[in-house]
Amino acid sequence: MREIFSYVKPYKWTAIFALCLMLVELFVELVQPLIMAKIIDEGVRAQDQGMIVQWGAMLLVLSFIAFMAGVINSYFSSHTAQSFSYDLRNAIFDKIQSFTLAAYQKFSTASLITRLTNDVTQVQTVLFMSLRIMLRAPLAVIGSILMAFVVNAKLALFLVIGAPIIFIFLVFMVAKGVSYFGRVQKRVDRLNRVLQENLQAIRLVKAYLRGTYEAARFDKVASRLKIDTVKALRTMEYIMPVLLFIMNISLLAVLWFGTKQIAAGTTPLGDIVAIVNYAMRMTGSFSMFAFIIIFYARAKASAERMAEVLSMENAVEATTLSQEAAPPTNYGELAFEQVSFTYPGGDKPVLSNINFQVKSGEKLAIMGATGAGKSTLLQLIPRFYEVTEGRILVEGQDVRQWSLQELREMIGYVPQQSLLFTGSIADNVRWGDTQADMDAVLQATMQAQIHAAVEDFPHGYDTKVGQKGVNLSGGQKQRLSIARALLRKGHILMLDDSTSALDVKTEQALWEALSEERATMLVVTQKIRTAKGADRILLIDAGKVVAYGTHEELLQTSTLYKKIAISQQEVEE
Ligand SMILES: Nc1ncnc2c1ncn2[C@@H]1O[C@H](COP(=O)(O)OP(=O)(O)OP(=O)(O)O)[C@@H](O)[C@H]1O
Repeated sequence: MREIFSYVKPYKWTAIFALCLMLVELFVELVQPLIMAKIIDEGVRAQDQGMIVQWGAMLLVLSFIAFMAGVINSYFSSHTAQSFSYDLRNAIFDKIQSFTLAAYQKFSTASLITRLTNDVTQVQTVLFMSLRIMLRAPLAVIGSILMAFVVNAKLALFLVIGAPIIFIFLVFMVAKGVSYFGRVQKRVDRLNRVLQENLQAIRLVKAYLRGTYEAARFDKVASRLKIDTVKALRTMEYIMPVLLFIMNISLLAVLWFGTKQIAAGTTPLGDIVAIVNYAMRMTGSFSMFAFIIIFYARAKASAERMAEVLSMENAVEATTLSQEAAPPTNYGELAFEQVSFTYPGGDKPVLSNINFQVKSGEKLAIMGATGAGKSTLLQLIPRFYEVTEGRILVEGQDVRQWSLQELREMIGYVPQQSLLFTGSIADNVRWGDTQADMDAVLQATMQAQIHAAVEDFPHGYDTKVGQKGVNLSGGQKQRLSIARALLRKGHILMLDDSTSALDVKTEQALWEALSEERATMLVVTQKIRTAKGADRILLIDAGKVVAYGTHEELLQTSTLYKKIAISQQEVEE
């Protein structure tokens, strides 16, 4: 909680100002009973009307001051709370951007979304309440006790007897609340996950007529969320009656002994009225406290979840060596030396002893059965994951010696699944290089063989791409992703099975256009026809290199490669 609240620091002066205003409100609240006591004892009982009017007016003025303080306090409290949540959200978002892929795997996407939205809101609400009313409750309790002692120490004692019991009880309830609400937030994660999966796969849901099944799945997580929330709130509901019970006993004691003191003539009636008034205020503050504790417990659980994200170790950044970078020797040159890799938490290597070299401007085709480790191999180059053994050299230097920024700027990457963002087509291509002008965008789209198709859209490059590019075909999305990577003008271009949805003619035109590229190319493919056009082919099977060479060499040396070629009717049997 403390780590999260450190984000209030930049707004400490507005927060302090809000708190001061709250103290003004509290002060007025606490002196009111004193004035009332005075009016009763010196005005009503002495039948002094002038005195009643004079002190009554004083009460009115004080109430107005308290009202104004409340209004201004509200303004500063909400400014502080909103600014705090804005900064906190940005900090969490930035942290998530710097995550390694291994770190992403630790949290689900839905959970990260909940943490960035719902959890931040929980803490923001509590901050607002703290500045507005939360601190007021305990201060009002302490103030009421002090004032009660000023009025009549003997009777005031009855108000403090229950305090230690109340304190222990509240600490216990907060601990319980944090654990219950932590569970509730996890349920919110699950609900978001089911919803996210459903919306992403909405076509599949319709095609498989799984609407009812999905509705039942959603209903299950929604009802679990309901059950856990009700359970948490029900537990919290005990707070109020217990507090009221203890306070009412104290109040009864005050009345009982107070009446005796009045009868004995040792205490004026005004004192009793004032103390009863303070006791009522304490009760009111405790009720407010009970309400606040529910929010506090929930916010504490949320703060812990956010702190988990903010304190996530970033393995890749940490191992970046600070040593002086050696000058690059060869544009886009790449080498794998004895590289092995096991996924974090995995028990066996996904890649073992991989060795190959790609010279400047060469094209390497990577082939292998599904699950062989092709995508994993590509992902090691920009250091999405760290090699477990061996090293990868880019332009003669270990990837761990490049700064992450330099390394990633050198790479154009087209992932297996084409992803587009909401915005125009031009925006999507320019995502590869936000500084690029329209000429560069056109050059990239022409090379990626998508220019003509874009021109055919009614709004051309300004056509809005729907959510995740739903209004584009699979092949169009793939070519836009390629254009985006080309615009980056990286030294190394990595295409992970990115032409699978293209027809033969378009694909041929694409490879021809790409042959003019200066970049070194790594192309994951299942097609012998594509591999044939590469300078070398790397055939991997279960994470090991089983063949490496040109198409002709592999036909001679690798039976597996030959089998694939025959199955694709690229060579005579
Ligand atoms: N994030 C991950 N965590 C753990 N294991 C993974 C992860 N991603 C992939 N794997 C495993 O690593 C192996 C290689 O996966 P990879 O995606 O590299 O294969 P691929 O050759 O690209 O397959 P495909 O052609 O089907 O895309 C598979 O056994 C897969 O289950």
